[in-house]
Amino acid sequence: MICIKKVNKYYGKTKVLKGVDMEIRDGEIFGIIGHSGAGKSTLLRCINGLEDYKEGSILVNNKEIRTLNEKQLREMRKELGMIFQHFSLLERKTVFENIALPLECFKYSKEDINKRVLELLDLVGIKDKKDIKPRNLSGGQKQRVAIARALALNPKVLLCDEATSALDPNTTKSILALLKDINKKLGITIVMVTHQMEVIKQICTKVAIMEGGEVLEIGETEEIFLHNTKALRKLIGEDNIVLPQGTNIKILFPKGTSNESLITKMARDLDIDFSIVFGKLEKFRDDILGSLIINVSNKSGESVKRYLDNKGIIWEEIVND
Ligand SMILES: Nc1ncnc2c1ncn2[C@@H]1O[C@H](COP(=O)(O)OP(=O)(O)OP(=O)(O)O)[C@@H](O)[C@H]1O
Repeated sequence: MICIKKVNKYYGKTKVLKGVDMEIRDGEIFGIIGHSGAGKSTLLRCINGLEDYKEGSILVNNKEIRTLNEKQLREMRKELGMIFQHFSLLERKTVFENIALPLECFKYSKEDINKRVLELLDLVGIKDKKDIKPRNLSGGQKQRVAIARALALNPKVLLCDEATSALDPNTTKSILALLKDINKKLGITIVMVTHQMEVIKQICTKVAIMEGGEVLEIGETEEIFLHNTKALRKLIGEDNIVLPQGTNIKILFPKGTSNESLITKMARDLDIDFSIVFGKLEKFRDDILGSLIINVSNKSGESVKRYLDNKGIIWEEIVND
């Protein structure tokens, strides 16, 4: 469990993390999304003690990171594997040697290293590449090596800093599938820092949206997308999607529901006109979720809300501000 409370972090006089609160539970795939400069990487680096924070608390498995000395930090980092956008592999070493590095650092025997590296190569699906140098690998294969190396010491948590940002869409998909598989097989907690919405949609069970050093919103990924929350709309630049006049009502279609005829039937039943402002279907892992924003006159607004309530439909009014 990673428990972050009221963390403030400064670079010089600039405050780059502002009262960050977050709880990441064991076994979750937790996404942290935001534009460049939001503070995502800084937060990740505070979690594994690469950066200091002066105010607030970060507990990893009940240990306050700020209070650990170098030796304790080294021990703690065994539990926190990390991968990066640009893989950070040693070019002069082979794939095998790269993966073996953390095990050598912690003085594992040759025999144990051999056994563990072969296991890891198998887990990430690059057994045939073991004697190759990184420059002869594709980006996706390099990230697989980095993942294997990060898992070498059996960490409880895998921190991923823009791990798929340098990869093409298909390779991104395959790396995300691998991470999901690792999460399932090993029960490892995964924290994904990203600016790519696809990453969040494809594998994250929870998400925190950050901006300017602050957490704007945290919740179940599905809920945040289904409700198309203000923070999410801001992030994807759909903030001004509603019409300035009348009443804008968002109708939600959670998974497994089909309300296609609902709107036209409602318009007939209530004898009102409506405009469709925005509609979308989103693919989430294995489900499709939908939402539709309609605009009706202020006069009809109340009867529409009552109608939807009576039919048990989830809706919310979107107020332009
Ligand atoms: N070592 C540093 N010294 C001074 N300022 C820094 C340092 N590292 C980051 N910053 C500043 O801290 C803020 C947060 O940066 P951070 O890298 O955490 O953001 P981010 O959300 O991860 O964005 P990106 O994806 O672009 O890295 C930015 O304004 C950045 O300029």
